[in-house]
Amino acid sequence: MSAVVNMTDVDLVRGTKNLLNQVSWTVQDSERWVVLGPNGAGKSTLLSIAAARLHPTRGAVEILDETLGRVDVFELRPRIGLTSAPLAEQIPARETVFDAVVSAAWGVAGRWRERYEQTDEDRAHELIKDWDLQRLIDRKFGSLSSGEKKRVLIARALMTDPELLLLDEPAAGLDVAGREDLVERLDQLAASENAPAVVMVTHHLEEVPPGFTHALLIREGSVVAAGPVGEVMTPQALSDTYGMPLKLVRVGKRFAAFRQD
Ligand SMILES: Nc1ncnc2c1ncn2[C@@H]1O[C@H](COP(=O)(O)OP(=O)(O)OP(=O)(O)O)[C@@H](O)[C@H]1O
Repeated sequence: MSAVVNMTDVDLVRGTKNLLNQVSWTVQDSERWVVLGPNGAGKSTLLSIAAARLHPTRGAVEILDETLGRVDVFELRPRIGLTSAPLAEQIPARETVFDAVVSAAWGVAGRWRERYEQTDEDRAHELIKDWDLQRLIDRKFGSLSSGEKKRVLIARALMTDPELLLLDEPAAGLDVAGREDLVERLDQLAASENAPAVVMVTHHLEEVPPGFTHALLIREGSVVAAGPVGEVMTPQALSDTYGMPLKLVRVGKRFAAFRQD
């Protein structure tokens, strides 16, 4: 077991505000984490640091055995798969599904004159098959449904065979069937032997795949609780995180939360 993310006493300051406050967090390669917290808690900020796209104001961050501030982030980023709404917006609407996936090999959003190796094209085909996108392979990204776009984005994030996969609200905007389909796929990914370490940010407890092992709860930039799902996902910790008394419902290995009357 080795740490893929190791943050120590991380602060992220913008103006007079601490977006992150003394965050210490370690993700091991075998772990699958969910990050939960209210709007504006700092979830995306935390993920951006783990993705080597943002530097902390104070504190130490190690990602895949490299220290932020001492590593060339352009060499580190291909080792990290990331999906987020801002990244999705960078993909041109006219890009085909195949190009949206294969172009991650060059780290570009929008295929132009790059030359792709046969191994890149084979990898893209494999991912397109794994994520059930074959019938959409020539379709324009902009013409896809939300659920189809989410699958393309995850396939794209896996293109470089990353050691760390970061998913920022991958199920946002999906209907119940789309959400359940994605949760099952993420669960399968989490269970697969060759899978990278995964960190997923979400707003909804129903979206936590059953195979996810750890949870980090964050409020106003500070960690409320972090550790194994069974220990961290308690009504008290969730109530503290969201500032509202919450009832936690478990259905098998799935969760849902409601206001406590
Ligand atoms: N560049 C910036 N300057 C000042 N404040 C910022 C900046 N970027 C983000 N923030 C603020 O930092 C806080 C945390 O933002 P972040 O996007 O990380 O939260 P989040 O938990 O992902 O929220 P949400 O669930 O709504 O997506 C928010 O209050 C946001 O307005």
